[in-house]
Amino acid sequence: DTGSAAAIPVNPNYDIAYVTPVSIGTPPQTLHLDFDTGSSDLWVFSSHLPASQIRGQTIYVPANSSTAKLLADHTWSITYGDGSASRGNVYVDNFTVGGLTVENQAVQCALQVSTSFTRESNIDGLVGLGFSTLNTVVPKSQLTFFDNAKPHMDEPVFTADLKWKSEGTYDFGFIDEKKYTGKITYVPVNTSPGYWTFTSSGYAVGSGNFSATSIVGIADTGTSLVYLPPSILTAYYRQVEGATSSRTYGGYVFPCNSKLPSFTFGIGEARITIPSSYISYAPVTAGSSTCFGGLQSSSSLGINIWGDVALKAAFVVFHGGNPPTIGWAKK
Ligand SMILES: CC[C@H](C)[C@H](NC(=O)C[C@H](O)[C@H](CC1CCCCC1)NC(=O)CCNC(=O)[C@H](Cc1ccccc1)NC(=O)N1CCC(N)CC1)C(=O)NCc1cnc(C)nc1N
Repeated sequence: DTGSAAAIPVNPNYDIAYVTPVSIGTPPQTLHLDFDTGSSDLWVFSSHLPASQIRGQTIYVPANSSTAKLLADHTWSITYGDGSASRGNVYVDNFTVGGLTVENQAVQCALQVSTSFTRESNIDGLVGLGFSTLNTVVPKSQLTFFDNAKPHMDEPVFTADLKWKSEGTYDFGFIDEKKYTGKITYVPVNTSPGYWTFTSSGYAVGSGNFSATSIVGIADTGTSLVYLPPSILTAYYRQVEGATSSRTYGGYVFPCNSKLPSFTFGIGEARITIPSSYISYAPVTAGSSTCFGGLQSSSSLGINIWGDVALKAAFVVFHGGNPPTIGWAKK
């Protein structure tokens, strides 16, 4: 089997996240979920939520699905890097993404979501595509959509073709040669942290020379920006007129009309270049002439994160073989 579905930016001006339409249950209920390789819970806004916590999101109503079954006495509770959180109970139901169906997929129903989720009316929940070891369901952890679908897939892969301010795609079970140029460079993945953790071979700022240095980080579709070691940030923002690290805004900011260099990172011998337009991320507040950078420091995170700002510069293959690997190509 294979599947293909759109990755739609939730905000027309800045790519803070992408959502993908999915169908759950019988008759199918369509929700728009944030596919997140940085976590492994599939959870949705549901009819169990208090009305005060729903603001425009579409909810999943298990009672309206003839194929929904409560997973008795199972609960979940998750906290994300940005402090957002949710918790609830668990059903199993039919789950379809772009024509690819998994029966008896664990669908975690929210009974409580934090305010940042309530505020984001275009995200109806998340589909975790990290390793199932990160799943938070107790007493028995549940498998991700990818782990459940893998045995039925033509190939045990999914690919991310995210785009700057436009609609991209997530493909499941096949690699679409039309979506990239040149060749795909695969590197090993360390699965023990539960994320898609790999080592980049170095970086270059603009047209500067390449600095060969191992950067261990995660490929995370659920994170908006790129978070790298402070030394790399200093090297980058040194080239940006008026750039400063702002305590007020919690990161590097610069005058929106400043000229920004591109940023290149290494995947083995291959090179992926993030255009400067992706790095001038967004005004710090609507209409401000001060912009927030798409490259930020990972010093407070304890982990380097290749988020959407990097991923949308490439065609990325999440290969769930034995052992898993991750492939990057230009496009
Ligand atoms: C089982 C837990 C699971 C693995 C969890 N995984 C993650 O946190 C990574 C995961 O990819 C999550 C997935 C997000 C969560 C919020 C909703 C959208 C998806 N990524 C992050 O938390 C990275 C930081 N957040 C972000 O990058 C959010 C994403 C977002 C997008 C749209 C709307 C709301 C939020 N972006 C912003 O806040 N933005 C606003 C500011 C703007 N300048 C950039 C965009 C984890 O590591 N949690 C451990 C953890 C807990 N507590 C903390 C404090 N840190 C932690 N790392």
